[in-house]
Amino acid sequence: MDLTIDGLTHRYDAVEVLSDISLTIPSGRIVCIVGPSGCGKSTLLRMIGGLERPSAGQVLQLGAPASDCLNPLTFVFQDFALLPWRSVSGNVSLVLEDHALSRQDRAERIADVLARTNLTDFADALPRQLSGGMKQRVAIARALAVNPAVMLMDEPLSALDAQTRELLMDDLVQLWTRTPFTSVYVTHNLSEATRLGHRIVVLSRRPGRIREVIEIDTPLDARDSTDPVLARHQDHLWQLMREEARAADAELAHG
Ligand SMILES: Nc1ncnc2c1ncn2[C@@H]1O[C@H](COP(=O)(O)OP(=O)(O)OP(=O)(O)O)[C@@H](O)[C@H]1O
Repeated sequence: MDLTIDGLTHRYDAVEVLSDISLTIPSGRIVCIVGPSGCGKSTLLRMIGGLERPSAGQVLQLGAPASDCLNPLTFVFQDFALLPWRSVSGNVSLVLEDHALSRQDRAERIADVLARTNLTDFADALPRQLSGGMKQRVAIARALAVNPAVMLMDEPLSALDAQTRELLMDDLVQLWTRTPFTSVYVTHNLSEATRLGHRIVVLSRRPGRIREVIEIDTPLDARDSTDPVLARHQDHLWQLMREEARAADAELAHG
C-alpha cells in the first residue's frame, strides 16, 4: 500500500503550521522527514496516521494492505510507551488482544517479531530490566506485530545515547534488509536520515513547506559513514537546515 499526501495544509487557530504538502510514500521505502524545530514534522505524522484531520488536503491510501495486516498505520514514539507491569512478550501481545486471532496465531506473531528484533531471549523480562535501546526494540517489535502497511516513527532514537542510537540504526537496517517495511520517519538527526532514508523530505521553517526532496540510491546495508556520496548529501542537508534556522532567527529579530 502506498500513501499519497495531497495538498495538505494545517492551521491551529490563526497559526499556519503546514502548507501545501504533497508527497508519496512508496511501499517498502523509508521516507525521512527533517526540518527545523517547530516546522510541523510531528503534526504531519499525526495527520498521516489519522490522529488529526488537516485543515485542507488529504492523505490517500493507494492499494490494500497485506491480508495479515491488523492495523495499516502504526506509530513508534520516542518514549517507548511500554506497560511497566507487562513482560516483553506481554507488551507485544497487547496490540494483538483486540483482534480475533487464534492463540497459536498470536503466539506465532509474537515469536516472529521478537526473533526479528533479537529479543527472543528477553521475552519474559519486564521493561525495568531492559536498557533504553532494548525498550525501543520492544516498541518496534510491538509495531511490527500487527504487520502495518506503514510504520510512523516519531524521533524513535532521540531519547537514546549516541552509541545506542548507532546500534539501533544497525538493527533497523538489518530488519529492513531481511523484510522491507514502509516507514515515515521523523528525525532531527541528519546522520540518521542519510543512514536510513531512501527518500529525505526537507521541510522549511513554520509553516512547513517542502523545501527539497532528496533520493538516496545507495542500498541501506551498503551505507557507511565514510561514503563520500552520503557525506555530500549530509552537507547539503546541513546547508538547507542552516538557511532555514537563520531565516527563522531573522524573522524573530524583525518581529
Ligand atoms: N495541538 C496543538 N495546538 C496548537 N498548536 C500546536 C499543537 N500541536 C503543535 N502545535 C504547534 O505547531 C507547530 C508545529 O509543531 P510540531 O510538534 O508538529 O513541530 P515539529 O517540527 O515536530 O517540532 P520539533 O522538531 O520541535 O519536535 C509548533 O509551533 C507547535 O507549537
